[in-house]
Amino acid sequence: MKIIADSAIPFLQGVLEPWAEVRYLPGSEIAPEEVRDADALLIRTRTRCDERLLGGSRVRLIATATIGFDHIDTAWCAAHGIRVCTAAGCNARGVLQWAGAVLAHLARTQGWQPAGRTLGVVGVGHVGSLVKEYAETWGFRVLCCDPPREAREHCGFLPLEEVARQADILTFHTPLDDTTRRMAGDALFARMKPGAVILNSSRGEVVDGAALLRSGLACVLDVWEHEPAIDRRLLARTLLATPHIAGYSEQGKANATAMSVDTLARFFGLPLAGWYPPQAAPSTPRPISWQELCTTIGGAFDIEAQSRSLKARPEDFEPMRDHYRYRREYF
Ligand SMILES: O=C(O)[C@H](O)[C@H](O)COP(=O)(O)O
Repeated sequence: MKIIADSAIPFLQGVLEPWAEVRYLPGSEIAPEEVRDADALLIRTRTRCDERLLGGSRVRLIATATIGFDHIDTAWCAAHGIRVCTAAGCNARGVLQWAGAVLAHLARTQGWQPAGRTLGVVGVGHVGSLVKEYAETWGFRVLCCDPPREAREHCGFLPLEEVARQADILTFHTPLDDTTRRMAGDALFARMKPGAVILNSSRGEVVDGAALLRSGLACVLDVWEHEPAIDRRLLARTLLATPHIAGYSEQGKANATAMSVDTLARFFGLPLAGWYPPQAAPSTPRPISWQELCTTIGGAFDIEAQSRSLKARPEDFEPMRDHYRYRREYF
């Protein structure tokens, strides 16, 4: 069996080798000629999986060590018998930590307390649910929007326009698909309070960057249209900017690798089910008060320093991701 794996997936080297020939390549360099005789791909967001890459190959399984899957043409894969598995929820606590760092920064620099703020959460899956849960304990009034969940579960979520209208802070946690691409554009921004802040840690294409610039709204961005070639005018306008590292916690990465290995193990019958990287301790979730968050988050994740680095060297967007020191999850 031959597996092509992204060389930037941590904790993976040596794990699959007893059962497979594993070839490691940078994600953006995984090419049709490498893939042709592979049985499985273990990838990240940097490998576009479509007919161009996969056509004529013998690939039967793609495991992506990410929660997002917009880099995979899932319809083409389904039509050609290729199973696609994601690492759903793997880095939700890492993104929660990013959101906590942003909220603590905004509270300090804008001089407010959560009790007086309405937080709109768009997309209430693994990440949005956690953000909602913690933000409520921190004292925010939280309004949620998730049309697919609302249709299924009737959980009292509101339409996007209504959440946007009431929000002081609007944070996006949706997957990128045809229903969410550019869901935040001119019409939505026009409904928002002039002092509202947009947070995006989902996918850059969920927010229309040109419309965001036109709106004059403040924003904090982790994800960008056309990464890594990000819009410098938008970058200059952000209150904080990070290079798509919101989910880059040590545990998030370990979870992603473990889930991908588990996927391969189950599919090919390898005795690796339940494996977890021995170098990484799984996170031990706990509640954290707003006061504790505000006094500890800077030591765990200096988002302001990260933002200064990106603003100073936007051309290093991808190297900053490649050499990122994964943060520890502590709540
Ligand atoms: O989809 C995800 O899981 C996140 O966007 C993740 O942070 C992307 O990770 P990468 O492809 O850089 O490993």
